[in-house]
Amino acid sequence: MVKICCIGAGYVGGPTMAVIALKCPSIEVAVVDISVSRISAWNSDQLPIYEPGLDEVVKECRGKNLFFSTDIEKHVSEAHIIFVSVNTPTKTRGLGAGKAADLTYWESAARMIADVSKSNKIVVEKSTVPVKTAEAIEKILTHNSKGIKYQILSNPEFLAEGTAIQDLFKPDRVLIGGRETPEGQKAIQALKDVYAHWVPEDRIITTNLWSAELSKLAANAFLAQRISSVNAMSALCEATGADVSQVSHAVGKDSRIGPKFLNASVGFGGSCFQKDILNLVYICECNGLPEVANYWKQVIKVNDYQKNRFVNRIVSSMFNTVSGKKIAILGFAFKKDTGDTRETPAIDVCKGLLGDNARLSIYDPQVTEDQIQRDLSMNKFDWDHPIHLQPMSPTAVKQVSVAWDAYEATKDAHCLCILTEWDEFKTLDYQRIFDNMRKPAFVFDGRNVVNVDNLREKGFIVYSIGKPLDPWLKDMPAVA
Ligand SMILES: NC(=O)C1=CN([C@@H]2O[C@H](COP(=O)(O)OP(=O)(O)OC[C@H]3O[C@@H](n4cnc5c(N)ncnc54)[C@H](O)[C@@H]3O)[C@@H](O)[C@H]2O)C=CC1
Ligand SMILES: O=C(O)[C@H]1O[C@H](OP(=O)(O)OP(=O)(O)OC[C@H]2O[C@@H](n3ccc(=O)[nH]c3=O)[C@H](O)[C@@H]2O)[C@H](O)[C@@H](O)[C@@H]1O
Repeated sequence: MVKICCIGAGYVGGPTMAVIALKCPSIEVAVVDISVSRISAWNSDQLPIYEPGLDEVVKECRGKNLFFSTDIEKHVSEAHIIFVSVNTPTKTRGLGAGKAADLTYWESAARMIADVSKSNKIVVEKSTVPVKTAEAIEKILTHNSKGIKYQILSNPEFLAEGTAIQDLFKPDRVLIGGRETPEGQKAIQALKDVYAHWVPEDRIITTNLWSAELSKLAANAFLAQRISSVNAMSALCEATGADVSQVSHAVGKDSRIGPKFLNASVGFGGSCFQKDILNLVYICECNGLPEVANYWKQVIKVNDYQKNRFVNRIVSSMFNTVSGKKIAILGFAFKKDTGDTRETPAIDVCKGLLGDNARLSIYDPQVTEDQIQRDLSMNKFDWDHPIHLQPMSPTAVKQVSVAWDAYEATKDAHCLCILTEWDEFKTLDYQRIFDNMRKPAFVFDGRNVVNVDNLREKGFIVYSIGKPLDPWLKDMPAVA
């Protein structure tokens, strides 16, 4: 029986391995992690991550050919194929701080593989890593090899949170990079055989190692660039009276551009776009390509601009101060259908409002109070380290309270801000909300989910990203 072990039971390792186990009953899959609490949760009824469809897949396979364990050494030593799906956060200190990927967790995983292995292994990079990481990993493994042979493959993951199971069931493509030697090609074939259980052959692309590593960074950079492009347009729409949804629709109709990923927003979030672009920027700089580095840096600058612009809109519309005012925040996760808050634009918006002394009442259907308090008190990039290395009990931010529903959050509030596009925010009883809010009552929609005309009829003053401005806002400065 082929045995697979995945090091790292996070948002990628957990769902990816669960789907491999489901689709390949003849393969035994073990997912291991240093975090005891995470593994316990994977073995319980309350999985550590919220992802539509994941519960069913895990329930189907757990205990049969899918196992979650902290016994890393046992499973690594027994496996034929080892996926490494550990954190690769942005470095916070030393060379490349603020940009380069921190490969501490990757390196320790590689050293552990070298320590415990007793047979030949295929080691698969699942984490997103800088180009040429495979070379470094190869060196660690071969210098400690005791005669054991390792083949390194790059098999980056393209799933998006909230749709992970569907993305894994029907991937646009599976990318496998390996050495162009006979042994490298044999390893590629072994991994291809795993995916071939459910992925059509023409969707499995094979390349050399460096192309695979770079393609992952490139794909995320292109996706984020689309959002920054449409967000840059949203500012121009507000200045000119154009409507960004109409512009996106018209632009996206061009089959060369396509309609997806053109929704203007308060900014993109998530654990990867910013981290991976910073990483790309660093690699360009290291390779003597400052113009290329600056080009990609701009994608992040526009994203920061968009978040600042949103905060400034709120403050300037509300008589230039939100000090002491109750502001309802609807949605804290970085997108709908996930409880993940890593790099969510809500953190920057909330911190911006807290900086002006606002009182925040936050509601998100999937994010806990503890998580919100952590996020608002943690330092930049601390969030992307294994849980046990994150600050234990951050001091609660006093001006922040967490509400059980949107109605409680908005009661007596001066304004409400929509920061995540949860479906339930489309169908709230906005009349009831209006009646219970302070007047004038403002809505700042950072996700374009509300019907602007409808809300204006009810008496709200409404700002929606990239939409023609409410007369109230027209003469107010909104420059970041
Ligand atoms: N979250 C996402 O949607 C996607 C993430 N990625 C990439 O996948 C990688 C993992 O991301 P996530 O799953 O989101 O991270 P995560 O933080 O959810 O999971 C990583 C896990 O690795 C564990 N870990 C760290 N060092 C370890 C070690 N030496 N031994 C055993 N376990 C160890 C941590 O305890 C943690 O549970 C990153 O490189 C990320 O860029 C790629 C595609 C999508
Ligand atoms: O490497 C990764 O981690 C993953 O990053 C993204 O996936 P994810 O971050 O989970 O979610 P997305 O759907 O890409 O959304 C990212 C952010 O962009 C925002 N967004 C997305 C689309 C859009 O049109 N407008 C917009 O503002 C979302 O609200 C969210 O904050 C990519 O879509 C995945 O392919 C990739 O594997």
